[in-house]
Amino acid sequence: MTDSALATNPAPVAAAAAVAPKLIVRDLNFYYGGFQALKSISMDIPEKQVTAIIGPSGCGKSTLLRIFNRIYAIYPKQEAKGSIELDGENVLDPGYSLNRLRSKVGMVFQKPVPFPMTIFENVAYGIRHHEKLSKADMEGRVEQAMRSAALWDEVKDKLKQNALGLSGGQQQRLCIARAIALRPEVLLLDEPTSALDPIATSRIEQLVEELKSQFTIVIVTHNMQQAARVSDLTAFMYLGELIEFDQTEKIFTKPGKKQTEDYITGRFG
Ligand SMILES: Nc1ncnc2c1ncn2[C@@H]1O[C@H](COP(=O)(O)OP(=O)(O)OP(=O)(O)O)[C@@H](O)[C@H]1O
Repeated sequence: MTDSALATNPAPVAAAAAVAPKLIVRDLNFYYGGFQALKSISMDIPEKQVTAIIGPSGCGKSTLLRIFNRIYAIYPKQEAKGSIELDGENVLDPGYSLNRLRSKVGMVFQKPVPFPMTIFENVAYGIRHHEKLSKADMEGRVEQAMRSAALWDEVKDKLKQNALGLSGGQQQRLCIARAIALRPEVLLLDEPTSALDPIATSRIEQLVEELKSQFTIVIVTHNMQQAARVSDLTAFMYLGELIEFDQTEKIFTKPGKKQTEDYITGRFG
């Protein structure tokens, strides 16, 4: 099958789980200036589950993830059309405040980017931007976030040290602590382990499993084994289209589309 034939198959509106959707994406198109990077994406992302987005390089995985918290809004000439409902409100509506959206939808990037400040301040900084807490409440909140990110025991005795002295895996868990300290409802992870060694990667994967009882998680990964290990649902994208979205087990054992099968069996991408 040619590339263009692959790309013209209709994308499904997938509601693969019996769980209530947290994010409802409808007819989402995205443009980098004159280039259309996403084509009519529709999907229901279930609450408190892990949804993985996979597909070959350049298929639009990161673009899709970044729309969920409107990061593109800081760049001129980037535009999203369609809707993404979070608890019934369209977050793409210009009237939906970015501040409110960012407090509900947290994001962790590929490379851990701690701020050049203390370990404690890395987590406290974001909280301060959104809430005014007493010193004791702030300390409690920071500890809780670090515990949830499975980092507390490793850093509790060096909270005043510079975060840049932590290992890569610890830095990434610090970034996760920073995101969850704001008590978001949705957590976006953009290839969160691609800069980490296998042990740090497995720690983060275990953490994702732990966090899903509290958050709706969407993870972009180029690592299919990782998607199979950590996610409940998997979306396969190709050339800006959503080709298939279903239970992870089904995608990896009995995919419904030939191009999904070709990709997961390593025949292209
Ligand atoms: N800032 C930009 N300006 C113009 N085009 C862009 C920009 N960012 C991404 N693109 C294009 O949009 C498409 C989707 O890119 P995106 O980064 O979302 O893909 P991806 O699936 O996340 O890829 P990868 O796995 O390589 O990170 C690609 O064709 C890419 O070249």
